[in-house]
Amino acid sequence: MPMLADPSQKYKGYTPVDLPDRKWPAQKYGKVPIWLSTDLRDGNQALANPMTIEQKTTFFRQLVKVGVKEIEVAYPAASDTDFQFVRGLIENNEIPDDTWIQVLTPAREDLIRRTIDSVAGAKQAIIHMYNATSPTFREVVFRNSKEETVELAISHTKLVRQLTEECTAKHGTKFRYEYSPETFTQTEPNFAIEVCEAVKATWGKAGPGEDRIVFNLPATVEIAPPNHYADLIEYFCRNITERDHVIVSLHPHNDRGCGIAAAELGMLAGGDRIEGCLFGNGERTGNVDIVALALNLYTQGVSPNLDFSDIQSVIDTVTQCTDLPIHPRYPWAGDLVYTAFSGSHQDAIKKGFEAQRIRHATAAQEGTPQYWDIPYLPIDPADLGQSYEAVIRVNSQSGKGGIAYLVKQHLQLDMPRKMQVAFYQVIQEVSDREAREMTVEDITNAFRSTYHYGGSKFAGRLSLRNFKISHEPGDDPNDSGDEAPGRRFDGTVSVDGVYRVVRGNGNGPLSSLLDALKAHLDLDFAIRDYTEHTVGEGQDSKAASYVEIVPAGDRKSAKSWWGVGLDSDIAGSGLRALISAVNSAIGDRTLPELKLSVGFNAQSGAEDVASLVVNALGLELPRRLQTSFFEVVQRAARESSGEISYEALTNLFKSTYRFQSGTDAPTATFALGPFKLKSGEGSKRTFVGEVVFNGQSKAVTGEGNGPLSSSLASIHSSIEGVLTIREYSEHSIGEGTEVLAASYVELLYEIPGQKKRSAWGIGTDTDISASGIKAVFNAASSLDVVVKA
Ligand SMILES: CC(=O)SCCNC(=O)CCNC(=O)[C@H](O)C(C)(C)COP(=O)(O)OP(=O)(O)OC[C@H]1O[C@@H](n2cnc3c(N)ncnc32)[C@H](O)[C@@H]1OP(=O)(O)O
Ligand SMILES: CC(C)C(=O)C(=O)O
Repeated sequence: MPMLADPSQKYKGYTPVDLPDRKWPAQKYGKVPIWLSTDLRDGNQALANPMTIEQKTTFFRQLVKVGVKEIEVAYPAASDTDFQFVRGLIENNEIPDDTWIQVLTPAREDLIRRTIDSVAGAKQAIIHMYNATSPTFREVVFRNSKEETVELAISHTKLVRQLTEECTAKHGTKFRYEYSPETFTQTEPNFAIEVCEAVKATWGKAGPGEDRIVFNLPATVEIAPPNHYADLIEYFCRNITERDHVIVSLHPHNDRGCGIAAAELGMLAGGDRIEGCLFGNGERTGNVDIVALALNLYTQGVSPNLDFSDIQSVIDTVTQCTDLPIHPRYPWAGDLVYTAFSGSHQDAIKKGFEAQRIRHATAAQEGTPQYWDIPYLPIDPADLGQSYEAVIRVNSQSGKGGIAYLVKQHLQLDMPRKMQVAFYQVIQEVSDREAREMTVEDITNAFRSTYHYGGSKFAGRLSLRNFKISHEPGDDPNDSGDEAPGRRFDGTVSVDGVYRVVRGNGNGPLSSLLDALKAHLDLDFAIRDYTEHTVGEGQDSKAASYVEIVPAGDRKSAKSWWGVGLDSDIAGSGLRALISAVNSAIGDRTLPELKLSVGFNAQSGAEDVASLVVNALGLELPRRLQTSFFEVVQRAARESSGEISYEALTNLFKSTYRFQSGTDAPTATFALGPFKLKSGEGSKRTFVGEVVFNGQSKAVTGEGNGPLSSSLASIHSSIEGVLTIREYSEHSIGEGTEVLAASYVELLYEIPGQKKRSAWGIGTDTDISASGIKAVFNAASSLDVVVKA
């Protein structure tokens, strides 16, 4: 049958309470109730497959762990399982001393007897008896008058009193009594009070404190808005006698979806205790949810005296024991409740975290509270043992802020705003095209491949091998160079797998690299934006740089490319960021090849020759050595009418520097025999070894501030004049276990009465000291050193 046009002909509305001077709306929210979990009774009785003893035991332990002190553990007369479960709790000493178990029974003698038998021997227990009191139940279910309804409650309360006293006498169990006028919210308010007064009088033992009788006032079925429940509770609290001998317990169900509101308003109206279930299990739409109530209090700055620090373990226990899932949107516990997909939410959350970090730092300094105030996140997920992982998830509804948040969380990179916009378009395009959520991995991988960031897997066509930034002396001859305005970039860039030695000048490192790229690779860009920040702290901190480039001469270009770089050195991070941006800009554009023609008026320079050496031999020559070798090449080219092949050039290099990778130089004046380096104080070293002087082996020793100076000192006693180290540099060749050290030494030879001379030596070895020492001997061999007779 379809819905009715006039439902008033079918459904009667509730009868409001006549309470014009109601006080509850003006009360302050924040009173912490006594919590009674009825998961193992009201929750359990509503399950298709009620819990087994094992499941109930697991659940009971979880409730104890959370800190619930009153637990309705069973309806023991219902089944042997429930009865045995209660016995097991008692006999296995599962119940902590400060915890009360509670058991439910209807007002029937046989069932009351079995119920009390179930708890015999417990340290303490609450017997909970109920009978429905509303007109429909009186008339239809029990076919009882009001008097008979009161009499049912009185006579069975009398029985409960008698049996509990007998049990106390026999087993020492301490009892409290709870009575529920079931269907309270549909019962005439005065009649509910009349029944409870009669029960209190019959029980006869209600007193203050722990002796209070519990009157549980259930919204057995939620039939009215929560203000009605609050009115009923306030009316009851005002009119029940000896209010201080009574605990008013609230038992809201959630048929209209207002269970939480009813409980909270009921507390304002005078409630002392709340009966509910974790995540609101129970008949039909369930009992009120204790987790939500507790966390509602918590987020108002009130400790609920329940601990959900590990909410996931609570979720796991409840779902495993009840076999019911928790909806992803469920308050405080659902999978999606700490997650924002939409752009404006993510943006606000990201800004909120940034602002909060600063606010908390100030508060920490001032010793004031570090308040949580994050847009769209009413609780800190960390308080519930949750990570921030899921706070922001990205799909086609997301914006730049959320994506930037994830990049920051996972790569520690704080992109500048304009770069966020650019990267957002990358992600948006994929997300739209694939119509799916973008995982953190999708986003970080897209970031790495877009910006050629984070390892060789993501490397672009260009990558920076090594570099040196030096001051470019100005025109002023008195200028020492220290304050000079210019910088010079010297470095090796891998271009499509081929090393290119490039050099450029500019006002700073970035402009000098731009100059080098223009000169050597015909790439002409300008920098439009640059920012940087540190990543990490202390010794391990690094610099992250972000560069936006545009075509040179077009600062207003609509098209621009971003790049990112990370390095322990600030200049290095900027240069890497620039190379990253250039990689995006060049796409698959053809780049000028490495060509060589060294003849008269030829185009190739020292860098091109050096590029060839680095590609053929892996040697990244220092700049002054490049210049020096270039002169050698030019001389050789002159002799071969301006032309020199790659192979001839490689051979020329090898013969000039007697270079043979990994082994000693062949025909050397000073051949290095076996040697040892002994450590002294600080960096002091003693070189002890054998040196072959013009074919004659000799044992030598020398002391110095390091390996090179000590090896040099070892030959000084055997030669005329003085050798000094003018320049030294080194780098590695290859990777992993194959790695070699390459060293370059320029020696200066001074002999009285003669012109000073200098020469370069190169050494390679698996050991860095050995490669340096080889370079020293190699350089010495290139000089016409006079060996003493
Ligand atoms: C709102 C609530 O959640 S109340 C708690 C509800 N929980 C449960 O019912 C779970 C456990 N219940 C059971 O296992 C069974 O119902 C039992 C063992 C208690 C009783 O089983 P049965 O004797 O077969 O009776 P049945 O289940 O049909 O109960 C209905 C009878 O109990 C009476 N009854 C119902 N509630 C009460 C009560 N609170 N006090 C006294 N009698 C009651 C009914 O009037 C009816 O009596 P009738 O047979 O004379 O007409
Ligand atoms: C037994 C009573 C308290 C009950 O569960 C209810 O009314 O919902």
